[in-house]
Amino acid sequence: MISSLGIIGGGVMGEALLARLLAQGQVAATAVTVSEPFAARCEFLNDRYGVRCVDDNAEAAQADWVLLAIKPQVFDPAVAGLADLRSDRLILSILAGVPLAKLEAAFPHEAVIRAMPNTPATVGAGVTAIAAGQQVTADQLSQAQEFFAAVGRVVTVPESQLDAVTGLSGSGPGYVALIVEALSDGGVAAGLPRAIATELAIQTVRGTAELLQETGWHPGELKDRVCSPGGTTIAGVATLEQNGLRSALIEAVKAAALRSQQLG
Ligand SMILES: NC(=O)C1=CN([C@@H]2O[C@H](COP(=O)(O)OP(=O)(O)OC[C@H]3O[C@@H](n4cnc5c(N)ncnc54)[C@H](O)[C@@H]3O)[C@@H](O)[C@H]2O)C=CC1
Ligand SMILES: O=C(O)[C@@H]1CCC=N1
Repeated sequence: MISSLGIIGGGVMGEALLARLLAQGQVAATAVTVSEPFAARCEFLNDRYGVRCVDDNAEAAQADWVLLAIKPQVFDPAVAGLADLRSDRLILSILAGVPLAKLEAAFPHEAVIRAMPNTPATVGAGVTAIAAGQQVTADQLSQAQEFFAAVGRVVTVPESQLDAVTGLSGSGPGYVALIVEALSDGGVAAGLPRAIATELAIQTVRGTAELLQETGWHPGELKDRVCSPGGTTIAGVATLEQNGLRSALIEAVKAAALRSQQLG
């Protein structure tokens, strides 16, 4: 159980983590302070989750655990003056691109974890990669793993891999949403009503992911199992190859990883 949690930035990811941590009983609402400059957003978080929401990062940063959930672009002003408030907190950052070196320079006396979750965290189906800073103990690392396990799977990676993680699983829900939308468009183009097309597209992506996860099959093996000789799937696959689906996705992950590096 987390004794006290401060969340700096009550946006999409701050709320996703907050909601799941509360639902899982990892922290009590009375032990959470969110700092968020938008008054309407603060009111919403307070009404919905019963947490204290303030417009003062220093108040949230008094907690034992501090989650940084602001945009990388506002990192410097958002953390200014927070370092000297305490010297024994566990600082968790989910900021894209911001390296441990920069986080540790901002919180020089403390244990800092850099993490990259993703939006399926909202429904507990996320995946988070974490990398530990120099002052993190084995105990703190396992506490951080438990923290992010509240929103899905957790992998621990060397920090050098976190920009690539961001390009793949951090940004990936955006790519998959585009794929689902496009599959639904294809269904509509082929004559399906929109609602049915979207339901089929979502369940096909979900079912395929579950099948791969449960069987451990190589994705190529699954593709081969779906493709009947001279059948429909190979006709579709050939069209995707002609239109560069694979290289488009490879380039997307590389571009997002590069952007993550630039944000740091
Ligand atoms: N959205 C996503 O899918 C993911 C985002 N991230 C990272 O999570 C972080 C937050 O992203 P989102 O939640 O999507 O952004 P967001 O824009 O929804 O939330 C950021 C919140 O910070 C508040 N804020 C702005 N300036 C502030 C300040 N000086 N002090 C305190 N709060 C301030 C904003 O009002 C906003 O509510 C980013 O660093 C992003 O790289 C990581 C993984 C996935
Ligand atoms: O687009 C972004 O910068 C953030 C980081 C990963 C997902 N969303």
